Amino acid sequence: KQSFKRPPGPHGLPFIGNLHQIDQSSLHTSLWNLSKTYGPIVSLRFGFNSAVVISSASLAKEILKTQDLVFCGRPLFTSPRKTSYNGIDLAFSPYNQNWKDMRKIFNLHLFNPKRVQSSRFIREDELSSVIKTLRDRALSSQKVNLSELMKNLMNSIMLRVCFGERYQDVYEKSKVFGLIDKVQAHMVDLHVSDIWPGLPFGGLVDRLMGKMNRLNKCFQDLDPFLQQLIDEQLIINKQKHKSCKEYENVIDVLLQLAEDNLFTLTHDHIKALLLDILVAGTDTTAATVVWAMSLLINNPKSMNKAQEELRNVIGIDGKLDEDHHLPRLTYLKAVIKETMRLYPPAPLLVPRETRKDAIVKGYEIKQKTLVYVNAWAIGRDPKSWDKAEVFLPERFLSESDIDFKGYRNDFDLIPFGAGRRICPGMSTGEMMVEVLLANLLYLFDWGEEDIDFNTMPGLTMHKKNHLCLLPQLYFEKIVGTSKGT
Ligand code: HEM
Repeated sequence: KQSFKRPPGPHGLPFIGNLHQIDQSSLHTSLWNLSKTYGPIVSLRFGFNSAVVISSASLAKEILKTQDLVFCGRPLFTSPRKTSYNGIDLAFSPYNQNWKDMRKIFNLHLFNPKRVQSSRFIREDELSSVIKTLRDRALSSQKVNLSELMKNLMNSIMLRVCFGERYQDVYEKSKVFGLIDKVQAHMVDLHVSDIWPGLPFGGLVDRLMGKMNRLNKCFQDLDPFLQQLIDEQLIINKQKHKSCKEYENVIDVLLQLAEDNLFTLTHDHIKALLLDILVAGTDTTAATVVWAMSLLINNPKSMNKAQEELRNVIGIDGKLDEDHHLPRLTYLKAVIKETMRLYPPAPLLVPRETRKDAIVKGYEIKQKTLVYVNAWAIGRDPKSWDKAEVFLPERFLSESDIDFKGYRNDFDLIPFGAGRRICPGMSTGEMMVEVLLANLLYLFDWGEEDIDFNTMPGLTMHKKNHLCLLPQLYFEKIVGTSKGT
């Protein structure tokens, strides 16, 4: 039998492997630096776990397309195991029938184009109250914390999409937001028993460190909260007339699917899917808007071009219309692509796990190896990009066939991943970023500011220091807000 070598990588120490050589506070840049020494495929050990890091477009294609079937597993560590109800959700499910069902439910029933369109009134309503806040701040010459504002806006939109009109009260809403934040923090918190699986007393150490307690406490807050929402919806559905044509929220759709018995869909499945949407669909979008605004403030010429385009397309004293205006905002779309090239909100995508042994570039990768595809490194690779470190949306005006999908030959831009596990919220996320940015740029001018680009570790890569800016009214009257909203 032919023998293959492991991919190159730094020598590790017994027991801890390469943990001491990795900066956990900026994992993507730390792994990027290693790829500069060892090449586009690097082998590492995190405790007892083998890992590989992929840092070139051609190898990303090999992993996410050619050998996708081997690389489309997900590791299931202690915390996500708990919050995904034992991997029966979509994001953390192993590649199996459950994953296929959840994916179908997500694409066909929850986020199909018709449903995304029908939730437009929610986006417009929530946006109008943000615009009002911005307008008030502009009139009183006060800065606004855009990082917080965008995060709360996305949370509010997704909460209404998932649960309907139940969370209008500011205090109740902030309690739910706090809960989502906690779940997100847990999802990236590794336990001793994850790093050294099989180690005697690993679980005990986690208990002594209080990790299990904190995780269980979070789950005990979360589970009854989600269950109560399901129970309430069941009561509402009983009272509702079948032919009632009002907007159906996510719980509603999922309960109907469960009743139809087409899929195995227990209440735990429903709770796990709801969490996926709230966790995966809010922060990523908000973070992209904040990075885009930061880059535009730093590049006033691009800011002017984007605003000019918007004000030409929408006209004076108008209002953004998703259907009519978005397809015509070519420069804005280029700005968003360029933002995601330089600041992908999930710089290492979501880690994969090999389902079988594989050979990549002549190297052997064993089954159950953790796989990190470094979208950050690929987005800044001089082999893929001219002037890779420069913010230049114009590059996408001439190369408009490079899209986010990573389907074609271009795996140079993969902020949504690729292959079977590609983000199922891609078009929703893309559209939301466009709508939010378009409103910020069309209605307001933004003062100059010194912007830092430090990143914060976490499930989503946020700007470490909040983006605080001074909005200035561009139009004297803001349609929609000045008319009494
Ligand atoms: C700018 C916005 C977004 C970005 C950058 C983003 C990015 C990603 C990435 C990189 C992955 C992993 C893909 C892979 O493994 O190849 C992913 C998965 C996922 N995303 Fe998104 N996402 C965004 C918005 C959304 C939205 C709006 C939703 C929900 C409505 C969503 C739901 C999910 C789910 C459920 C998965 C797991 C899919 C699976 O494992 O099969 N995302 N996303």
